[in-house]
Amino acid sequence: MSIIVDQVARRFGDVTALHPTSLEIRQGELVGLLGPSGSGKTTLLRIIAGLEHPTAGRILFGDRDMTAVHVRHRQIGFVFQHYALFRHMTVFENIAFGLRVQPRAQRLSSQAIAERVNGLLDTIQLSPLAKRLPAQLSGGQQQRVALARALAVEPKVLLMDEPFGALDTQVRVEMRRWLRALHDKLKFTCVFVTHDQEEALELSDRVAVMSHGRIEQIDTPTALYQAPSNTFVFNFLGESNLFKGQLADGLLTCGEAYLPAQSTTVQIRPYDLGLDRQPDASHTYLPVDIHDVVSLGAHVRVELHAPWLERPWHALLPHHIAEQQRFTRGERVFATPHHLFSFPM
Ligand SMILES: Nc1ncnc2c1ncn2[C@@H]1O[C@H](COP(=O)(O)OP(=O)(O)OP(=O)(O)O)[C@@H](O)[C@H]1O
Repeated sequence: MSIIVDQVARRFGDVTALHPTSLEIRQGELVGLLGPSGSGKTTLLRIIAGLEHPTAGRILFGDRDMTAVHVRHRQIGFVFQHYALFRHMTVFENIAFGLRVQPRAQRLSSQAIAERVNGLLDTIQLSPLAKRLPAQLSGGQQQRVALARALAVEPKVLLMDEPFGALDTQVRVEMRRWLRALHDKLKFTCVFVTHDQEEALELSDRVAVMSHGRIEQIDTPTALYQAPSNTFVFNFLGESNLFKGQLADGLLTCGEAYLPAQSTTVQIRPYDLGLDRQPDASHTYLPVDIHDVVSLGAHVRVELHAPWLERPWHALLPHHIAEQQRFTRGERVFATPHHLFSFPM
């Protein structure tokens, strides 16, 4: 079931939570809504769900206008940050719940319910724990049960609000790989909210980056990284080093430093910065002093200072490169950007 958000807006009194926004989510697509706190992610998700009414615009599922359809009749599965399982029910009964409360005419037989629940228990790899109560499960296991419960009624659309927000980092990472694999298998249409860049990029087919009630860009994770459409998206997706200067004849200069550029401000990702003991033979001259070298597991983070820099730069070097180069504090080196970004200011 595809979802069409057509010029949807939402105001709360004087606050515009969502400016007129349009978006099309394809059938079977997994779309992440990513943005800082207050950017309108939850408002958009709640409007798609029917938990909130838009001030303007329409929501369509396929070609059916759902704007006036009650949440109960939208055939949506929900997963929230706090799993909110029924504490007095076993895992099995939690998953079966939505099927047992369906109107009699639509309700499956007990045997068909058991088959579906057992199938889901198998999918979420929790069959041996079917008889346990939620309190006897880990956070990650509880969230898998919450997901199975949402999927049991075979919803047309699955909506998730910070589904892994309450879990610790390692479990979060495992959960998103698991959810990605589950989605590849079951292909439900899914929209989820997160403020975690890594989570959005790893899990989504496309990510909508939001700010101040607008979608700044919606694209595949790769396209967002390679071609961010503005400074907000670029900065929100990761750290960067800033170089500001005077532009003349395709050369951007600040103090003794210069590099070829087309605008007066360029930004460089830490992993796009190489360091050498000799200056580059081309038109780049970026002398910097090593201020700190910190090992971060697979990478080494090098802090760089220079009189021509407003703020220190950082380079992120793969461990084997750092091992070869063996930079030490206080050493003078030369930075070489492998890739530059520039945005109209
Ligand atoms: N019921 C409400 N009444 C008044 N203002 C609201 C209401 N709900 C949301 N807002 C405002 O609308 C804006 C967007 O809120 P929303 O919850 O959609 O943001 P969000 O991106 O989901 O943030 P977070 O990550 O903190 O949950 C915020 O400025 C918020 O204060």
